[in-house]
Order: sequence, then C-alpha cells, then structure tokens
Amino acid sequence: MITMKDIVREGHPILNHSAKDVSIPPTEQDIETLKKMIQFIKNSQDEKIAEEYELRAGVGLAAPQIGLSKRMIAVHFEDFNNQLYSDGYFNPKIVSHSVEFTYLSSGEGCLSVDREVAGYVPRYARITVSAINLAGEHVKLRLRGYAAIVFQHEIDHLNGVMFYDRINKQEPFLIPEHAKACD
Ligand SMILES: Cc1nc(NNC(=O)[C@H](CC2CCCC2)CN(O)CO)c(F)c(N2CCN3CCOC[C@@H]3C2)n1
Ligand code: NI
Repeated sequence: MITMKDIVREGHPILNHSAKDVSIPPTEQDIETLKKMIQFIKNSQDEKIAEEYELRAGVGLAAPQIGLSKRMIAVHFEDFNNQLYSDGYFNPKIVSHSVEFTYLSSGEGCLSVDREVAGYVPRYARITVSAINLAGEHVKLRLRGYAAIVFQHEIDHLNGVMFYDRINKQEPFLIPEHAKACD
C-alpha cells in the first residue's frame, strides 16, 4: 500500500518535469499502480486508516508524486453537488476551458509540499478533459468548480507545475479578473 514515505516532496526534480504519456493500452503494472493510487486517496480519507498509517488527507494524486514520471492521475472526492468522482485516468488532457477563473477561498495545499503556502490559486472555472479511465474507456469529462480545480491541480503535476507557481507573488490574495470563488 502507498503511504506518506512513498510521496516525493518538493525539491525532488521529478515534480518539476513533464511526465511521459502512458502507452495505450496500459500495462497490467500501470493499471495496478493506478489502483494503488486510488486506494491511497480513499485510505487518506478514512479516519482510522489515516491515523493508523499517518496519512495526510487527499482528494487527488499524480504519478510523479510517487516517483513515477507517467501521465497518470487518481481522484476520489464529492463535489458540492455530492457528485462522486472516484477513478484513475491515463494521459488526461485539457482540450478546452472557460475564460472565467475560479479558486478555493481556503487556497490549496499539496501532499508533496510540507508547508503552508498562502494565496489564491486561479484555475479555469470550467474545463473539458479527454482521458482514458481505469476501465480503459476513452472519456470526455466536462468539469466545473471544485472538480475542475482538483483535476487542474493533478494535471499540473504531470506538467511539472506546483500550485504555488500560480499564486500571484506580489499580491497572493489578488482576485484575478473574471474570477469567483468556487466555495
Ligand atoms: C481541497 C482539498 N485538499 C485536500 N488535501 N490536498 C489534496 O488533496 C491535494 C490536491 C488538492 C489540493 C487542491 C485541489 C486538489 C493532494 N495533492 O497534492 C495531489 O496532487 C483535502 F484533504 C481535502 N479534503 C476535503 C474532502 N474531505 C473528505 C473527507 O476526507 C478528508 C477530505 C479532505 N480537500
Ligand atoms: Ni499536489
């Protein structure tokens, strides 16, 4: 099982590089790895397991964070309409996005960053993502609000981008034009 010792921390070069596409169809090993990533996130949200294994809570994870420079992400969360997102994705790609931005009023954190970084992280309010899911299906996801934020945070990791790279250095709590909080 994946635990915090498997999570690569900032400073490790893998987090600043672009990850490689997974060859399709994914190998048994890639599928196994993605299943373990989803399981880690579920475990991190289970009070007992998280306490037992000292897991930091998460709603998403990208393969570079476990030292694998491959374009694979896993998510497990409910959005504000209680819509459950629980799956793994190979080669996720943002194929279109809104002009408007959104952000979490509480800012963001990252399992690979052992410090608080204050500030709003502007993200597209709506995105369309094409990807291959764990079941091997080509899917097109139309995401907005919280779900759009989570997926953008994870896809950023595949491109070597950390959430704090997107915070306005001069004015961390500047609300970008065309932006409104998602929560
Ligand atoms: C928003 C949030 N971020 C948590 N952590 N950070 C992460 O997930 C990082 C990824 C998220 C940071 C902002 C967008 C994506 C991990 N990242 O670094 C991967 O790249 C949470 F843990 C969390 N929730 C709310 C829902 N709750 C349900 C019950 O269980 C606890 C859980 C806590 N919400
Ligand atoms: Ni992260």
